[in-house]
Amino acid sequence: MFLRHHLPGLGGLLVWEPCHVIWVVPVTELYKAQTALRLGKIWGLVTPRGIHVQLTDPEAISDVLARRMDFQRPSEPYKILEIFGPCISSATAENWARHRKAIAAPFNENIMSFVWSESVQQAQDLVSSWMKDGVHSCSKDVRTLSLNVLAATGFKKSFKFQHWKGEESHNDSDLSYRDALQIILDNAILLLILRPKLLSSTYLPKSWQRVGKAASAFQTYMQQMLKEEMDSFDQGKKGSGSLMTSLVRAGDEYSPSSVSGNTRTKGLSVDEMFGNIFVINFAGHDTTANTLAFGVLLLAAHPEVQAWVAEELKQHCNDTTPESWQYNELFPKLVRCRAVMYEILRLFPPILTLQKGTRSDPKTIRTSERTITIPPNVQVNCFVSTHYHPDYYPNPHRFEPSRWVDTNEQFIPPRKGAYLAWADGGPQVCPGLKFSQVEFVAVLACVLGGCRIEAVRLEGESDEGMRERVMEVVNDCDLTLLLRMKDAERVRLRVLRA
Ligand code: HEM
Repeated sequence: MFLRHHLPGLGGLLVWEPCHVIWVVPVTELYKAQTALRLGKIWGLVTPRGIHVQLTDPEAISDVLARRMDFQRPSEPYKILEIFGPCISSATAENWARHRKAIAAPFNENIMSFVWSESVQQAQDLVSSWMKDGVHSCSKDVRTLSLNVLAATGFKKSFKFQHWKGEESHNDSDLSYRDALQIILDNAILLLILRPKLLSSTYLPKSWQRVGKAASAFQTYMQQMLKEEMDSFDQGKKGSGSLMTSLVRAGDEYSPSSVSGNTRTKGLSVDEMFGNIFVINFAGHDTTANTLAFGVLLLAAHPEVQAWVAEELKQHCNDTTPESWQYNELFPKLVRCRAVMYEILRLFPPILTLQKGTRSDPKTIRTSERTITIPPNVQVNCFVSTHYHPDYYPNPHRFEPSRWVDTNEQFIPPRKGAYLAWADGGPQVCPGLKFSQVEFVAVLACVLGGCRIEAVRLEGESDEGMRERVMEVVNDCDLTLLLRMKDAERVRLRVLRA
């Protein structure tokens, strides 16, 4: 029998086997399958606070993800996200479908086309600034790009890309929607803990008050957008096409039949719309920005992957300029670009575990070997350690995007339950899956369409030496809400015309 203790304060998992050594697995290593290889694809962690079952078995994971009501995602821990109102992440299992129906509305093909053209525009500006002024901070620049795409989609207005030049300029007198969003997302932890009202207090440091001010500006923007949408809705007009347009039109907000007693049965209340606009931005920003940052460094370390992607771009973009690229024609053809994203997220998924749990009844799960029974009130974690398991991915530690493409240049979809980057495989799949893919592919196509990313070599450094040095930086991660590189700027980069 194993006795295992979870010590959250240590940022790791202490696994203790009598007669064996005690070993501490850092959280950022925990997902890399060593524990599953050692203990098996399903193992349990028994703590004074409860029992946690860890799954690395794709059959078991698929079964759990498909049964949303049997294995419910805990909603309590996500209450903290309700800064502007209740949202999908904190909704109870019974309320979740209503939120999801409304939230799914903005993620339609019209918006994808907008995301594509906005990402192409932003990426072109990013590339020209990198060519002209050099790369000062790739992680900050891709963050700006991802924020601009999100803000443009939310507000239906483009924002000019400005690359990081080594200093931060603060002009907070008249915050734009984009700037307010940037301040609140950059300071999300502070905002989640102290809340906007407290942060507005004049007794707090100026930098904290700035976050409170941004939260209040963001709330005002949402109120204005709502008013405009309601006015155009009442006048039978189309609306601006922003996130708010879709949320307002997705449900029956105005209809009395959508509220029964104190319970809303359809659509979203005003607070819920605001809460969901925040959570869509919160969930969509760092996930995509971190993926882009990992991507830039991984590509710098793997010039052969850049050449492989460039081949595809040459074939399909045919020396045309990015402005002429049409989303519906080009996006489906850029299979290698999509494969690069899948491979980055296989190795560095931002969310390491999908938490589910049984309620007051025991539940059975079908695993690859047998059916097991999970007792009541047990947390069941679907673990991304499948991504590093050699049974599902040969040479799992290698960055090898070509594993996702067959000899006919068709995308090979991941095995069910073995790829969890977007929680794919059940109703709670990330609603931003396609949004993030469209953005990533557009950016990659713009960057590698005419340029190559290079890590500046140290004196006398070999190809292999450079790769090892860059990969050391890529693998040096921490977990601040999401998995991310600690310091991408340790690698100096340059962008050259191909
Ligand atoms: C590389 C990019 C992204 C990755 C890897 C990713 C991953 C995920 C994962 C794993 C979940 C499920 C979390 C859970 O159940 O605990 C999730 C949920 C969510 N994501 Fe994403 N995401 C990405 C981009 C986006 C984007 C661009 C948006 C919006 C613009 C977005 C919006 C959301 C929302 C609203 C949820 C909550 C859905 C729900 O509770 O049902 N995500 N995402």
